[in-house]
Amino acid sequence: MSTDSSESSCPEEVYRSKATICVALYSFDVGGSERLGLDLVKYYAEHGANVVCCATRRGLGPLVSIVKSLRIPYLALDLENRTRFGRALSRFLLMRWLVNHRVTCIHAQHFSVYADVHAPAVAAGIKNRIVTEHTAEPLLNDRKYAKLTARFAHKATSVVAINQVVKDALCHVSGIPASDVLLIENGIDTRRFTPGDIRSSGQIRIVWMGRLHPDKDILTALSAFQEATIATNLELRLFIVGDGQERKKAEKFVDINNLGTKVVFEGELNDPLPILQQADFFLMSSRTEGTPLVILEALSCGLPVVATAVGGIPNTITEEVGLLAPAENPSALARCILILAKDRELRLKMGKKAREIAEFTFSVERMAKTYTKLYANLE
Ligand SMILES: CC(=O)N[C@H]1[C@@H](OP(=O)(O)OP(=O)(O)OC[C@H]2O[C@@H](n3ccc(=O)[nH]c3=O)[C@H](O)[C@@H]2O)O[C@H](CO)[C@@H](O)[C@@H]1O
Ligand SMILES: O=P([O-])([O-])O[C@@H]1[C@@H](O)[C@H](O)[C@@H](O)[C@H](O)[C@@H]1O
Repeated sequence: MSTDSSESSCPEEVYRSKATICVALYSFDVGGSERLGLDLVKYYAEHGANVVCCATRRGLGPLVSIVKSLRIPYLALDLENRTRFGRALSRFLLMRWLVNHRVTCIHAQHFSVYADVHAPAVAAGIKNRIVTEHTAEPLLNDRKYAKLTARFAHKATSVVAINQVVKDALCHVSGIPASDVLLIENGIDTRRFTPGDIRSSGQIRIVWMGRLHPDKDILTALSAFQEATIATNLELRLFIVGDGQERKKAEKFVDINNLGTKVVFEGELNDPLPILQQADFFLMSSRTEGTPLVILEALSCGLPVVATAVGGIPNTITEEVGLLAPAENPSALARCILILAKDRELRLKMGKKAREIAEFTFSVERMAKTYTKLYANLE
């Protein structure tokens, strides 16, 4: 197998054929692999393909509204919350559901999801079994996840990594040769995530967005923001979009440091587009990442990005479109925030380039067409 992410004509025969694609997600909660899987579902459905969607780990979450509005058959197994017997029964029901929908190709997002769908898919006679891995961290630091990946990497018919860091980790833990792992870069809806009107002056609006999970290190973002506000008279504002277990800690930090007038907690937003379109730049503080969709969405909205240099971020955020700092280093992140806050011309120059790069490299069309070729190759 070879690496292929080129733009070429779409193999429409997949859409015209009797093939039915099942995109298997981790959950219907807000998350990167879920958004990406659902963007693929939407693209295939809009291009006339037969498509169904399931989530294996959790029950129904907010993103189920997307499949409902597209009138696409869906199933949530909630395996995390079931007994051993319940899990076995759910897998049997999944096999029946795959057979009933005449699924010919299954595409799992994450190896944990592939492990859930492998046996039901084989029992349902599905020969095309694809898995995309989104993150290197559990492969390298979670022995159970690494073991599961090594076991199932040889059972899937195609293995895809979203960037080189993930690909290296996959090959390392599974022993599969690099030539057998495809690299397909993430894409987002660049026709929807477009720049807003250029704003004149006044406040500098910074947006941080993501699951409030320890990996995202919101406290480093807040400490950096606080340092930056002390060092300048500019009116900086930080908008935090997303929810999760770290929210209480973050709110406490804001209270203790009297940042209440400068930091706004937006909570989880169904549609983060308006807030991105009103921003001056984007901030990310993660300890670990794949190629985060939030960064691609920010670039697509013409925003420069200040981020930590982890995972696939340094390959995406070059000096043309943003500034990088080491992880868990609030002072270094604060210096980057100040550089962009003080220099409007630089923000505009980087923002223009950001939009160009997003359109050219990170469109959902480019990603979906590449995956479609993969499904077609296996027909
Ligand atoms: C820690 C880690 O390894 N994360 C990976 C995970 O994504 P992870 O879930 O960590 O985060 P991402 O930034 O990729 O995606 C978050 C998604 O949720 C959306 N959102 C967020 C908050 C909100 O309130 N509303 C909302 O809609 C964002 O617009 C975005 O589309 O899978 C991605 C997909 O390959 C990877 O590239 C990420 O690096
Ligand atoms: O387990 P959790 O934190 O709810 O969330 C999941 C992450 O573990 C996973 O890495 C990510 O790709 C998924 O999109 C999902 O959101």
